[in-house]
Amino acid sequence: MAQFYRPKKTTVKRQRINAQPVVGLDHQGRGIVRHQGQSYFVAGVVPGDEIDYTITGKHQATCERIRQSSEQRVAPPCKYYQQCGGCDLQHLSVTDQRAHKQRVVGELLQKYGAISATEMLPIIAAEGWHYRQRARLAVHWNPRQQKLTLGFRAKQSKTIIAVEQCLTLSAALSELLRPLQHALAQLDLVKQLGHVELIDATVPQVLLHLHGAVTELSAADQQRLMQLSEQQQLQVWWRVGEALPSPLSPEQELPRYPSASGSIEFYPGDFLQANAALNLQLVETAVAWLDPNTSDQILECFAGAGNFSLKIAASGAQLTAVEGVPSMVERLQAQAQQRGLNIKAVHADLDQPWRRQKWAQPAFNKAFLDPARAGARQVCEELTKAPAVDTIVYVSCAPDTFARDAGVLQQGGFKLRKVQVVDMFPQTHHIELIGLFSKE
Ligand SMILES: C[S@@+](CC[C@H](N)C(=O)[O-])C[C@H]1O[C@@H](n2cnc3c(N)ncnc32)[C@H](O)[C@@H]1O
Repeated sequence: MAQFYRPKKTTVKRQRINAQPVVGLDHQGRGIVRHQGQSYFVAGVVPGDEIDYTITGKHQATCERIRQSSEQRVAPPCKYYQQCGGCDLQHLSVTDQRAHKQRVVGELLQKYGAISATEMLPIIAAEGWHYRQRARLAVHWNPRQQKLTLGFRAKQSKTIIAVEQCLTLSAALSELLRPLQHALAQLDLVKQLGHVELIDATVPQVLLHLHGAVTELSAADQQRLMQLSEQQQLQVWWRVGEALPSPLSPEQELPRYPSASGSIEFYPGDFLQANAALNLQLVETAVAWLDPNTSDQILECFAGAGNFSLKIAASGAQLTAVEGVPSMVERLQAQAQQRGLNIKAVHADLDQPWRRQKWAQPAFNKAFLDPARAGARQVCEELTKAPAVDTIVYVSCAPDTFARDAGVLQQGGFKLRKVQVVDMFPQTHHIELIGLFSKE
């Protein structure tokens, strides 16, 4: 039998350390403490706190007691804060959260690629609360107690914390939580409920993710959900697996969300930026940096349903927009046609090499990308080989993979000219940013 090398498991002796200062915050928003030359990361504490902690892993520790609070510490206003895994920075003032996010981006760029942006612009920010236009809620049905729990997962656990209000959700969505919980608990299909998505669009949208062999809703469920949608002025959709969502009523129209180029039609379940107000500024800023014009041939990667694409192509540039989810590619192409825009929407897996990909044209002179958290290493490697690309705008929701990919672009002859952080996810450690690269 083949033998494989298995690294030895290191067991860490739990050790209690008392009265130590927190000296910094890491990029995941955890406090940093130092012991015998080692750094340990502790959730829920801020620089300037003096704490007692227990070392629980190679680099992990848990806070046992805050002996003295830092001046940066604020009282988290959400009543679910201690259990809910949603917001992990509510104990830090919004001003300090923003300063921290700016610092993290600079540090990660240095750490991964020894890169410094020529210019680090001031953070783009808006409201710190009630900013989320979408949420994914976990559901659990307890048949013995006949009880449905609707809420968010607890910190580092699968347990669901029931929530009846949420301070980061838009007010319209937060107010839906209680009636929704009540209505879902009455459904025949309650056992088939996987999770629920809420989206604040033209009218609020509720998407039920079901498991099992559901092909239609029972007449009783149809009626209950119709009543919910009339009472709460919302639209209900349901889907099994990756199938296109089915509308509760055949008259239901696809929802739209406001974008920098007029409203965009989408299917509930499609990717949607979390923060409606900042999305508008994100798109305006990123497209201004790309500076598209009628003689440009632009490649856009990770295009979604066209949030940036429609704005870029409105300049008259020729745009090839690549996306991995077929229904979003169709939406994008249809909306480009309605607006008479020069967009070729393409379905492709951008983790694959571009050899023999018909859409990969040597004439592209600019590129725009907005990948998921995993980043865009393959795309960046390909862009360094693209003969005519001299300008790249990269929107990222993960500064660590952005920094890694910036290193790839730098090796390939691009220079990071400027970076701007966008505070899309206040109260959490998550960071959105825009980077502009051009050829050295
Ligand atoms: C952060 S979203 C951005 C979408 C769009 N730019 C927007 O603002 O709405 C990332 C997009 O990349 C797509 N995606 C993720 N991995 C992909 C891959 N390997 N190939 C193609 N598309 C991918 C996702 O489906 C998603 O639409």
